[in-house]
Amino acid sequence: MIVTIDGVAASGKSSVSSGVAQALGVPYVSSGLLYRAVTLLGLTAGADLADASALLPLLPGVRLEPLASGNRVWNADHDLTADLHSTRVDGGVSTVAALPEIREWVDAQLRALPDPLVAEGRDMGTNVFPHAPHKFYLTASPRVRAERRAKERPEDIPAIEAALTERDRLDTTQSAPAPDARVIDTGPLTLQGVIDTILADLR
Ligand SMILES: Nc1ncnc2c1ncn2[C@@H]1O[C@H](COP(=O)(O)OP(=O)(O)OP(=O)(O)O)[C@@H](O)[C@H]1O
Ligand SMILES: Nc1ccn([C@H]2C[C@H](O)[C@@H](COP(=O)(O)O)O2)c(=O)n1
Repeated sequence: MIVTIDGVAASGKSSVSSGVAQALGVPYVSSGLLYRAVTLLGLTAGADLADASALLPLLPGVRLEPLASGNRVWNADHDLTADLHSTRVDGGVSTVAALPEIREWVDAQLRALPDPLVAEGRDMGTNVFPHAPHKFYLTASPRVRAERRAKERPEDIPAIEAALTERDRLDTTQSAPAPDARVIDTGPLTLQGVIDTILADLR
């Protein structure tokens, strides 16, 4: 069984997916981490982030480890995970995610994972796992998302809100909810409340 949890930036996708996956006793996979890993490797190599032919040669050693407690991304034996949520990576990742060749590479990594799993991202329900029987889409206003993220980042709330709104705009193409997804406004809910809503729906 595959459960897809898509949504806008910082809507709670990875926290909610981790909670749902742990309750179900299955792994979860955070597809955004793969786009972030490509971006980090591109930035480190000084590559043009809009040029797929400069990025693809950097990827043969990249591997996603879908642990239930939290995903890790490796480049050969180097753990990239701690460096994937920087403001610098946030600023470049939408450029990388717009490249069809990189999207194909990410999709292939995800489809190679064994069922069952919870998959989160932008296009899990529409493109990567369109036949998944359970699909959810998380939203919240930019202000609510910025207030949550401000607890994890040094920037102030207006700066985070502006960056999130810009990333929503750049990611619009691949971020539409699947027609058969249940849309959940997480604004009025606690994290556990969102997890419980999804688990109740699955039951
Ligand atoms: N319903 C909620 N109530 C309060 N805080 C929440 C809720 N959902 C998520 N959070 C918090 O919001 C922050 C962002 O959540 P998370 O990183 O899971 O979002 P995301 O959609 O995976 O982000 P990104 O798109 O950047 O990968 C975290 O600090 C998380 O604990
Ligand atoms: N399925 C996906 C997952 C992610 N992206 C892009 C869009 C985001 O800006 C970026 C980082 O994702 P996040 O960590 O915010 O979930 O990766 C995508 O295009 N498709």
